[in-house]
Amino acid sequence: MIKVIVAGFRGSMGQKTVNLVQKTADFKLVGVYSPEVTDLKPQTYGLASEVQVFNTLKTTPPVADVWIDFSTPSGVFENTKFALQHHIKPVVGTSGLSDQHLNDLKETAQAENTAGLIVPNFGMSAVLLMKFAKEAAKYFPDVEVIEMHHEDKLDAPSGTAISTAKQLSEVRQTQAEPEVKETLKGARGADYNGVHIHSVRLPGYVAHEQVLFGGEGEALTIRQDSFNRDSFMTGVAIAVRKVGTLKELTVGLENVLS
Ligand SMILES: NC(=O)C1=CN([C@@H]2O[C@H](COP(=O)(O)OP(=O)(O)OC[C@H]3O[C@@H](n4cnc5c(N)ncnc54)[C@H](OP(=O)(O)O)[C@@H]3O)[C@@H](O)[C@H]2O)C=CC1
Ligand SMILES: O=C(O)C1=N[C@H](C(=O)O)C[C@H](O)C1
Repeated sequence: MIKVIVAGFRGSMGQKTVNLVQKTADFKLVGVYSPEVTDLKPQTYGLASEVQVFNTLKTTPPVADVWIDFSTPSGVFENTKFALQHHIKPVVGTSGLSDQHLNDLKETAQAENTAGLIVPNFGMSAVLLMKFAKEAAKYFPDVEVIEMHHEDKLDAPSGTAISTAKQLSEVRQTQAEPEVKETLKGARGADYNGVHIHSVRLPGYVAHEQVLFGGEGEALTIRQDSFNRDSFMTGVAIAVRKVGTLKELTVGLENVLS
């Protein structure tokens, strides 16, 4: 039995994750965390009486194997650190961790001898998009990313877009860009190591990304679409089952796919 805590349990992804844990025979929900809740009775949230509801990190969490985090960009760093310090393996879906945060967490993971998995995107389509885009960038170094999300998304660009740009810049040869005068600030989007990222926020959208490559007289577009949040749950279940096989804090679902 894998004992699980869900952080951000009342959110869109948190609720899906609680359902997943409850209906999976070898997973057991032992705790849920949100600093926003004031009522700590599990029954209030339709949870079994043995599930510990907590709203502060100044507490001892229930004994658990895995901490699944779908919280907020402002809370994820402290949450992940807390999990590692209590030897609970984090499986982090929340976006917004900076490179500096990531390095700090890797050091904590090493010091606490506790592994974990940071997953920019649990969707198989997104994992494959990043893999294919990385391959294409060897041949098409001119590339831009457009990510499109629901209007409630708190951060921009998306974690997936940053992860895509990071992987592209590992393989592509940097292109010299002409100096462009932006007549409207932001027209060329964000810039991650020369990869421009454009963020769209609209009602009706869930999570989508396009990687556009341009070459001499030709173009290649790779696109993925997450039409609903259930699409992420297969990846979450895999991560929870496989995080125990990791030796360190690792980034990317591809590292636990066989
Ligand atoms: N990796 C992936 O595949 C995916 C990642 N995500 C990411 O997951 C995160 C959550 O997304 P989503 O569920 O849509 O967001 P929501 O806003 O629906 O949910 C976030 C929840 O976190 C709670 N919360 C606020 N602060 C904290 C904190 N410090 N610790 C724990 N919980 C907290 C909120 O409580 P309250 O409601 O009371 O304010 C809220 O219920 C985002 O960063 C998003 O980008 C989303 C989809 C897929
Ligand atoms: O906020 C979301 O919805 C999503 N966030 C993640 C991100 O920032 O990339 C993953 C997915 O795109 C959905």
